[in-house]
Amino acid sequence: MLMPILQIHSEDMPAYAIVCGDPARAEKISRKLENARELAFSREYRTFVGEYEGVQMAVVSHGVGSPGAAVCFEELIRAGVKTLIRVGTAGSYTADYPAGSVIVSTAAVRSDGLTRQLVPDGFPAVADIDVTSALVAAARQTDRGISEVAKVGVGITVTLDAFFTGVEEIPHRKYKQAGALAAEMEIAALYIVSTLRGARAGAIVAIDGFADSDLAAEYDPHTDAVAKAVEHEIEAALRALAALARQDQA
Ligand SMILES: O=P(O)(O)O[C@H]1O[C@H](CO)[C@@H](O)[C@H]1O
Ligand SMILES: O=c1cc[nH]c(=O)[nH]1
Repeated sequence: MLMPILQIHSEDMPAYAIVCGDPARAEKISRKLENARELAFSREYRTFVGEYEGVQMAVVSHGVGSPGAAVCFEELIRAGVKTLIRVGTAGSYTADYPAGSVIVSTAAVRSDGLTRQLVPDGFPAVADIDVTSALVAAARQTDRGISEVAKVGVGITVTLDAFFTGVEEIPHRKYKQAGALAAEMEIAALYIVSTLRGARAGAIVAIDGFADSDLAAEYDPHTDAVAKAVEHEIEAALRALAALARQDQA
């Protein structure tokens, strides 16, 4: 069956997928797969399939923001994907995790508009526990080339719609005070869509600065520290998916 927006056929889709915002990051991840091939590049959605440690998996970009990303997650799950890991970037709320760190998201604050149109207020956006455990274990391993400089945090992230500030205050302060570790723009959508459609999901983000700084002046995700953290999270996600597939087969 053809998925009308991603332009992929369900017959080509494996059960495991890595998703990320940037089509260029999807291409970078696909280079780590064996027998990688591109299935489609439709709108912001670029889809590759290949193998990692013998496990068939897809790598798909979902663009920036929850509404567009949710379309991607919905079609991937409809096409047969059962386990999804987001490999993203985020701004930190704490000096404990500066640029170059990585954070595994255990749950996401639903400070977005999309999920309000799917589930009631108060319904939690939570990661799957097995996916999260596999991600944490893989991210903490520092052998086999994974960067030893990245600090690995585990905790709650915030999903926002706004990136640059307007005249309203973006609600960073209260979520930071409540203990959230970082903010980004799609994890809540991933967790809610996965819960609704019976798939399991997790997420890991590379920290590229502070979420509550003046992003119009300071945002720079193109530093060496961020590149190393992205490399770290990609390796962790690939290993976690392969480990989950082995657990599923056992
Ligand atoms: O690097 P990605 O995966 O796109 O994630 C983050 O970066 C984008 C903002 O620049 C948003 O999509 C945000 O969630
Ligand atoms: O949404 C995002 C993504 C990266 N960095 C941020 O500060 N915010």
